[in-house]
Amino acid sequence: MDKQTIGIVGARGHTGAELIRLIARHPALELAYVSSRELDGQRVDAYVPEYAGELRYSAPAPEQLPALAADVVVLALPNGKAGACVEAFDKAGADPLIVDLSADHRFDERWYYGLPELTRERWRGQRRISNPGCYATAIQLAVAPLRDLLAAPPVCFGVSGYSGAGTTPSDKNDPQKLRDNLMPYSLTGHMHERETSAHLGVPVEFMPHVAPHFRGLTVTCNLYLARPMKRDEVIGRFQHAYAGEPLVRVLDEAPWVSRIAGKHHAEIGGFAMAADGRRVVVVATLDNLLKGAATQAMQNINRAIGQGELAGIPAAERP
Ligand SMILES: NC(=O)C1=CN([C@@H]2O[C@H](COP(=O)(O)OP(=O)(O)OC[C@H]3O[C@@H](n4cnc5c(N)ncnc54)[C@H](OP(=O)(O)O)[C@@H]3O)[C@@H](O)[C@H]2O)C=CC1
Ligand SMILES: CC(=O)N[C@@H](CCC(=O)OP(=O)(O)O)C(=O)O
Repeated sequence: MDKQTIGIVGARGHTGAELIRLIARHPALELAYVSSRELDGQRVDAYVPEYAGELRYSAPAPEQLPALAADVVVLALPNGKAGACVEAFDKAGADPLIVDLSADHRFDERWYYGLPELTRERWRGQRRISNPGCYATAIQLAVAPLRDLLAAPPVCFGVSGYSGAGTTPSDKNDPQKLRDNLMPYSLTGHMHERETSAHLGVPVEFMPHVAPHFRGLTVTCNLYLARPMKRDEVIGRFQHAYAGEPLVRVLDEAPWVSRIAGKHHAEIGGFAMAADGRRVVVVATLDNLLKGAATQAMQNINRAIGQGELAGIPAAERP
């Protein structure tokens, strides 16, 4: 069977590079184009050694994208930039499968919000898929199994590696400023607070920080419970919710971010109970560039092109 073609718009970035790596090993997809204004004309294999081919980066304007005729288009652009590309496809009457990694369509009900372990059954063949935020993925996975038992908003403390802040230089991805440091930011009103609240259907409070490591994030979620629970019952809920989910691992102990870097799954554990059984602390980790972005996009794409959800996601890099 012929492979389907895929274009990545914004392929110089961290998430774009991870997608190139995944597609290079994918049995049913091949790269049609990868865009970057900065790397225009340069060979892809010079930046992503896992890719073995002749393709070079190009820099099409949004209006030129439809003519490139890829079956699948991933938008890996900064927030606020997806709209012009989507408009160009609409205007040209082209209808590729579009996956937007940015936050631009996470509140648009016409788009499928693709967090497979929680929203799989809501996919009705939509050709437009909004990929969740990285922290938002971890928080939703950590809270969802207890959602109906919450007595108060979950309070979530997040720490991300600085690749989460993208490649545009800022304090949040400056290794000098991050050295020996933990940098709090957006302590109220972060986009992922709104995103998790909207998709979980309960208000979530979220306090993000960025740390000196490159990749991987931790969210530590404090959950007040409407009735006292035993730890075994709490763990049982998580094991039941994620039974048969190859990309979510439920652990007894709290997971460590250093062990999740470069892996495609999320780990959830800790389950520290307060003495009265009315409060539990759940810790989730994932690689922000993989389960928090590229791997999740690949799960969503695979499903939409009729492949198994894990096609192209290397078995050696998951549990
Ligand atoms: N990093 C992460 O952990 C996660 C990121 N995301 C989201 O995914 C998207 C991509 O993130 P990430 O890869 O980290 O971002 P980067 O900052 O690393 O890359 C952004 C890409 O967009 C291009 N770009 C930048 N500015 C513009 C512009 N004004 N117009 C057109 N292209 C532009 C850049 O290439 P060039 O300038 O060469 O054209 C680059 O390829 C973002 O929306 C981000 O919020 C989602 C989950 C996790
Ligand atoms: C460390 C850091 O800065 N992380 C990013 C999250 C990356 C992400 O998932 O971003 P989008 O929701 O924009 O897709 C942030 O807090 O904005």
